[in-house]
Amino acid sequence: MDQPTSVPASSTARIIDGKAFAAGLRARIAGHVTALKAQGVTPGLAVVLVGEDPASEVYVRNKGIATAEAGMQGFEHKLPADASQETLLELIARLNADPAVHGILVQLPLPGGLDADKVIDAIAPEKDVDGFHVQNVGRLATGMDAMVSCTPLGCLMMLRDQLGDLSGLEAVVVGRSNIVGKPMAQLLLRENCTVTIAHSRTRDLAGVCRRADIVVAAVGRPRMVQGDWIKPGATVIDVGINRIPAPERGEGRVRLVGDVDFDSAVQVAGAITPVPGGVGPMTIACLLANTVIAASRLNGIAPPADLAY
Ligand SMILES: Nc1nc(=O)c2c([nH]1)NC[C@@H]1CN(c3ccc(C(=O)N[C@@H](CCC(=O)O)C(=O)O)cc3)C=[N+]21
Repeated sequence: MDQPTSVPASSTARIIDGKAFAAGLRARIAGHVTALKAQGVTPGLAVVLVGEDPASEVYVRNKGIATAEAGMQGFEHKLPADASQETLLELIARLNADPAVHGILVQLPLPGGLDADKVIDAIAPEKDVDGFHVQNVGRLATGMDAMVSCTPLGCLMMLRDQLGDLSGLEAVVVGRSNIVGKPMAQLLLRENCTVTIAHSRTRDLAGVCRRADIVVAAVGRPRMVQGDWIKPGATVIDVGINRIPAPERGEGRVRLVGDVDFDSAVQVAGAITPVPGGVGPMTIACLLANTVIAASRLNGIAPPADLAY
């Protein structure tokens, strides 16, 4: 590529259209689903929702729609907020044994009283399309074929699309969660980046971020990463989805913002993902991709090469 590696601070970043990228990925996935169906396999995704959090319900519904659009089967299981651990584990055992189900996702966080670690541990690793099971975490870390957590996978796809080869780049991941920060760091390491995992206790977080060619913000603090934390020309991936009050939209209204202060960062970065319309849509598309991968492997079929990361 003959693009400059950095751009003047006065220029405005390219805005990465995660929604369009995800639509393209989903179209490819739909093609793979057609091919699997021709071999007698209809990929099936089971989503388990415990309790009645309205945001979770919207998200679960969106997953159902995306699943159907890709030609897959969706199975939705809703349990009441006071469901017992035993009931939930029984459901998971049934889904593990169901040959029509290739992917199992238990929406997190779970209501109090339920032990998420035990629940994740009960999911058959081959059907763990979230990539949260220790077996998949360990497989990713040791370079084996794994189910990879959807959000980091989506971020990596966008980074590769923007930057091509990531070898030798300085990547700073802000946030150390098991679902985003840690697997993101593993993926970037596998791409030969020099990876730093920073977090709320990191000394001189701004200075650490300023070294980075790639910043992935996944701390869950609205607009924490400021424009002056960004090296001119860097690629910024904003994983945060924070609902903040938006009185300008009317009494009691909210809006979504990321973990990056978009308005200042867009002045400095080379490329940046918006919120909404960045990482979020890619997470759902990668969930479908993982379901196709799981359905293939469970049936002794090689997963589509363009989905394997
Ligand atoms: N086991 C499990 N796996 C998950 O992957 C998981 C989970 N639990 N619990 C909840 C979080 C959240 N999450 C989102 C995915 C897509 C959007 C998304 O598509 N967001 C849109 C906007 C949606 C809106 O307007 O509210 C966007 O960013 O453009 C949001 C949130 C997956 N999660």
